[in-house]
Amino acid sequence: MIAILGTGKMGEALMSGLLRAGFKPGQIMVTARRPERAAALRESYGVQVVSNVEAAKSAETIILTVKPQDMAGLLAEIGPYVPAGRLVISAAAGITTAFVESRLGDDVPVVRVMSNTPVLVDEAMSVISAGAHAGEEHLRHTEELLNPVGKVLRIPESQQDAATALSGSGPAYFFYLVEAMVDAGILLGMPRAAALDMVTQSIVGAAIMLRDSGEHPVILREAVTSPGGTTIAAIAELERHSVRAAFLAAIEAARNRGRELASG
Ligand SMILES: NC(=O)C1=CN([C@@H]2O[C@H](COP(=O)(O)OP(=O)(O)OC[C@H]3O[C@@H](n4cnc5c(N)ncnc54)[C@H](OP(=O)(O)O)[C@@H]3O)[C@@H](O)[C@H]2O)C=CC1
Ligand SMILES: O=C(O)[C@@H]1CCC=N1
Repeated sequence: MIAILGTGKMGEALMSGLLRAGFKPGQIMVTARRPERAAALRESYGVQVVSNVEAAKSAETIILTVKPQDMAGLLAEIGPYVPAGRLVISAAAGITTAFVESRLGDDVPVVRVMSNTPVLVDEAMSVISAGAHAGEEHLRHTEELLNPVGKVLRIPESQQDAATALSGSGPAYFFYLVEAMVDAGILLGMPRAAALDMVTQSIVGAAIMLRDSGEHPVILREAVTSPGGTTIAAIAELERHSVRAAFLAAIEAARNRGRELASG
């Protein structure tokens, strides 16, 4: 039995991934704070909706998907009820395994995960790190849960905040880029729907080339950039506006914000 505690956007995305991967609704428990949310999850997926304490007492694997700011409250509620040896997986930005461990017994293994919303289409990037009481079997079990919904990478926990900034938030940067490019299409007089189609197909094609060709992104970009042509005219403007520096600063800011989150 797997329990997902705090089933909002990420919790629901992970739950739907588990169902697509072959878990039966009867093997999944979820918790929610609002009764209408609980009813919607029960109706849409047929999963069991239970209290946090009930989930903590009975599930073999407990996945925590509340916001970082709600983690201390949730752990205070379930801490006394999580039996020794049960695996707790924390999916919250910024929250360290030490933070979770200090609120559970010494014999509760904790794995930290940072995934992202493409879990909804089985294309997530999930990075995982073991806490002090978690070992190979717990990492392997976490990988088994996450492999069906995308790619999984083990990283040192010291890199988790950086990974959160890169791949956890990553999809948002690409959606933002698409918005900006569609606006550019509008500026050039293109109908919005056509501009969105062109940009979406370009980003999908570029992403698949990047993933499947094994080529470095610089090589792929150079192949598009003809001497004296259109692409270099655009890139000259991007450089003039320090877009690369803006990405470096933005992702560093996201990393720093992640570090602040555990303290509320
Ligand atoms: N969104 C994303 O792209 C990503 C998010 N994350 C991480 O996932 C976590 C969840 O984010 P997200 O799904 O966006 O946030 P949501 O607010 O959508 O989900 C959190 C859910 O937890 C519920 N909740 C809060 N406290 C409790 C409680 N004590 N008992 C039961 N339910 C509770 C909230 O209820 P209510 O609806 O009443 O507020 C909400 O539905 C965060 O820690 C975030 O850092 C990680 C990677 C990507
Ligand atoms: O914005 C956030 O805090 C969460 C963590 C990673 C993606 N979304």
